[in-house]
Amino acid sequence: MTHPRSGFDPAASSLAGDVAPEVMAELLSVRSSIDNIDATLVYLLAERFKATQRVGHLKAEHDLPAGDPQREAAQIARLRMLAEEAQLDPAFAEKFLNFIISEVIRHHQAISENRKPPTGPAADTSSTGAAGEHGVHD
Ligand SMILES: O=C(O)C(=O)C[C@]1(C(=O)O)C=C[C@@H](O)C=C1
Repeated sequence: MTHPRSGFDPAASSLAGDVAPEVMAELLSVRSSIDNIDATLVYLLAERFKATQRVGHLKAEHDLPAGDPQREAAQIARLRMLAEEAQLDPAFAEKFLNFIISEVIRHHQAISENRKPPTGPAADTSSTGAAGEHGVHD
């Protein structure tokens, strides 16, 4: 059944017709767990980005660099250890963290750029009397 609000059809599959009904039933049952896990991943990531957004503003306010390589090295070493404990491929855990962190660093840089007073001829507001805008946050 398609979910009325999201339009998501948990039974959507290119395999229908090629699979015995009992195999399909088992597949759909496992997929329902996968859907719950994916939903929590989205919420977890949203929460992580909310936290890193605060870090981004803090760093921009205090003119701190977006990246912190020593912190990243410590995070990666820890996550690799946790991954091994959890029987997750540590190389995958490292790649995944690096992927997220590179996005966070892009966000930090955007926050910092948006705070900077504009420069160059287009930024000359003296003729319009407009006040130079500071502190524009995303
Ligand atoms: O903790 C920080 O300083 C952050 O900016 C957050 C974060 C992360 O996403 O965990 C991102 C960039 C840094 O290089 C280190 C860690």
